[in-house]
Amino acid sequence: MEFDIIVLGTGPGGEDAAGRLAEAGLQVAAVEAALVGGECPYWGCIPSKMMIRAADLLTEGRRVPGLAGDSTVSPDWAQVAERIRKEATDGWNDQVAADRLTGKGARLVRGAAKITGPGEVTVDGQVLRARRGIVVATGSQPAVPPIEGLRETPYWTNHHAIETEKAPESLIVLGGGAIGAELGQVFSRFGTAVTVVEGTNRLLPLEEPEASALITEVFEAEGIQVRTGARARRVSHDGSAFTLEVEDGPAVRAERLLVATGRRSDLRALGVGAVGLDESARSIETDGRMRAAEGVWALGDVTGKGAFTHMSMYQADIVVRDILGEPVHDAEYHAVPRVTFTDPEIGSVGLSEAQAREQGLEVRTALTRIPDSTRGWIHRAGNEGFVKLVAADGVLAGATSAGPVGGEVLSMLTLAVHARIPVRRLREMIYAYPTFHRAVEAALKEL
Ligand SMILES: Cc1cc2nc3c(=O)[nH]c(=O)nc-3n(C[C@H](O)[C@H](O)[C@H](O)COP(=O)(O)OP(=O)(O)OC[C@H]3O[C@@H](n4cnc5c(N)ncnc54)[C@H](O)[C@@H]3O)c2cc1C
Ligand SMILES: NC(=O)c1ccc[n+]([C@@H]2O[C@H](COP(=O)([O-])OP(=O)(O)OC[C@H]3O[C@@H](n4cnc5c(N)ncnc54)[C@H](O)[C@@H]3O)[C@@H](O)[C@H]2O)c1
Repeated sequence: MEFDIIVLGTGPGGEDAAGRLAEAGLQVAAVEAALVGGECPYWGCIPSKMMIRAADLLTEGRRVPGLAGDSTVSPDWAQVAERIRKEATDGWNDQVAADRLTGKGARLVRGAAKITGPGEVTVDGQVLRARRGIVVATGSQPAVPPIEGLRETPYWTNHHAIETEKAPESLIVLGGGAIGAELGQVFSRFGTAVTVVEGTNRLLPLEEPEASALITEVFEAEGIQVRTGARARRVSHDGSAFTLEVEDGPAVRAERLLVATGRRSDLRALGVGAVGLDESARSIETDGRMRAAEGVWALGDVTGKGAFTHMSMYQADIVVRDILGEPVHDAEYHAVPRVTFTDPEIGSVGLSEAQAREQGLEVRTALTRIPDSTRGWIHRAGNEGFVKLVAADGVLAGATSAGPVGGEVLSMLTLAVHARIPVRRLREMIYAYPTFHRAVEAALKEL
């Protein structure tokens, strides 16, 4: 059981790295404790975006009156559940992905891996040795807060929410971040009475305050109860429903409780101390080539640089090139794009205004509302959104694009922040009429 490289975890980045390294002729072992493909295809991005596609279709249908005639929309969760089971996850069976990986020449080892020394990994008592090194790509798990009573209840994590065959009658969503906002809106659009309980004073607290205000307004208009600044005190389950007691406010009762309060990586269980890394840290520190220690690389959620599939794939590419000795650019994080697929979508890149000011930058900002743009006015129903630009030193340091296709409009802003294109040069560009992205031009003019 000796290999050139051992990859721990086969999420999007680990699977990609293991496959490419094996195809390049290295002897590779890929260790996986659950399903090859990781969180994204089975319990994350893909099935959740199928749910969102379905929920958005319902809402578009409901927007017909006044614009195109009459409509009656009858939600049927069974169709969503079936699509997730059949098209996305194969009934949570990873045989196709496992065959794809082994077909590239990697050896798949099933089980939970622990690093037990430099170049040494133990899986269920079996010792694997790596001549060149170890790639840690073990992702993250839901972080369940220490709220009294919670652990004794049958609460949901994203796994249960994605696997459910039925939209519940009522749902408490604990945590108003990306998962809570996306899944809360989905279930609400399928008829579930949803209450989102967020500990900080706004939804999507990592985004611009204008994005939080927009999503709160939309959620409340759709009938979602939003409780912010809400500190959960105790949770109980009486056999049929959950009760969440909240400080400074009435308790919330619902059939289901989804815990969406962030993610964590258990570095102690992974044994990273055996290669000299801090087991009490929240994430693994790396250099620009994703090297964490001699003969150790890390990528994906476990690096704490943004829990996104695109980050995991981006870092995997650097790891593969570094191991193969190919030319490679050091990882950069000044233009990390992220999209929360609520309706409206919240896309953002780089620094928020507050982050830019914290860094001591001399900041200028501008904001254009989508309903005030020509395309937004034409669109009418479901046209909420805005483009906000954060400029410093003559370039964009960050931007937010919220709107019907906010995530797509984000692409040009990501390019601008990534390539540090001067604002003056962006002003010289031609913007197609009447697109949503013309709101970027209006905001640039205001800047
Ligand atoms: C509901 C939801 C929606 C999301 N939507 C999006 C989205 O729209 N866009 C986006 O970019 N990101 C999204 N994400 C985040 C995305 O899924 C993750 O960032 C991505 O999957 C991380 O990839 P990774 O390679 O770090 O590892 P993961 O996908 O977390 O996979 C890690 C793998 O390692 C395995 N593993 C862990 N420990 C061990 C061990 N000791 N031994 C062996 N194997 C181990 C696990 O079983 C797992 O299969 C979403 C996440 C969730 C939960
Ligand atoms: N579209 C996407 O790209 C997408 C979608 C879903 C998830 N993700 C990734 O998955 C990660 C995890 O998602 P998430 O929503 O669990 O985490 P998150 O960090 O985005 O949000 C967690 C939220 O829970 C709140 N919270 C924490 N403890 C709480 C408590 N005790 N009571 C009430 N609120 C509490 C936090 O203030 C925060 O707003 C995200 O950070 C994101 O990187 C990405």
